Amino acid sequence: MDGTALARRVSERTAALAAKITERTGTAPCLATVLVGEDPASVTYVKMKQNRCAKAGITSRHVELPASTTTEELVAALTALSEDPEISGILLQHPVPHHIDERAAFEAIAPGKDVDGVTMHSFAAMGFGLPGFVSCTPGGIMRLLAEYDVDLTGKHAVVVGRSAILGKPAGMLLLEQNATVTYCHSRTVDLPSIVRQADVLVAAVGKAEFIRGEDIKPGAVVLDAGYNEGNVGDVHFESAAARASLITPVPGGVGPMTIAVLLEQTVQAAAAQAGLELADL
Ligand SMILES: Nc1nc2c(c(=O)[nH]1)N[C@@H](CN(C=O)c1ccc(C(=O)N[C@@H](CCC(=O)O)C(=O)O)cc1)CN2
Repeated sequence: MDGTALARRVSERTAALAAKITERTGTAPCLATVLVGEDPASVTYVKMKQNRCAKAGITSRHVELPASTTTEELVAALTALSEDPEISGILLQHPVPHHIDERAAFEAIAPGKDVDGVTMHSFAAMGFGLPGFVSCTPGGIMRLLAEYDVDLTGKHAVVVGRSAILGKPAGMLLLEQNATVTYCHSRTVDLPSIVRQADVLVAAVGKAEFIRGEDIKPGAVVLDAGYNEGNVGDVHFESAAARASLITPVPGGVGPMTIAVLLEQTVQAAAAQAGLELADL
């Protein structure tokens, strides 16, 4: 599955909508990117997001905070952005330094600006199958599945990973499309035996090439949401590709879609804040 190509198409539509919003309101949609500390991978991802914003006609305002920032200071910064009428959407790059209460920080993002889909409000909307902002990587996964006409009804979807912004929401979105979902995690007993049953496998473990081809069911659809050092996924690509019917590579699969969904939701937020219906633009 070619995430780069699909992300390009999604971003072209996003750019066209951003241009129309700018024309109608006199102001371009604006994404606030918040980075705490200097984790090199996070610095790279935030830069990638800013570059893609610029290409799509979305302005970005970057807030860089030192690694010593307290939870209270981060909450104050996010609250100020939530109240700033110039800001359409807010991204707090994960992970934040360990001493910070990341959940408290995410909750300081106004639901209407939660274009990264990380608040409890967005999580509940995903769980109830209601409209709202989705977590970007799970949202990108669902777009890839739709693009490649993967019918999820009755399929056994196995999600390996249970993080609040990736594994858990991915399972909820798959369930909403009538898949039968199994979550696996670090305490799962005999993980390979469950992975082998997956018609659809979402790998969100955070361990390079952790899932090998011998554990992929022949014909399975494999989505590798891993972003380990050196651009290595959670799935051993060559061996898994030999058995899967569809598979996302790393790089070029789920990653580009994560950013495409972020930009798309930023434009949706800007339209909603301006009282514009996207369908009328
Ligand atoms: N607040 C958030 N934090 C994090 C998220 C997120 O969705 N929201 N996801 C990950 C990292 N991430 C975005 O932040 C991310 C990782 C990788 C890619 C990507 O496109 N990777 C490329 C390869 C990289 C390159 O070209 O240099 C690919 O897979 O093709 C995008 C986003 C953790 N934090």
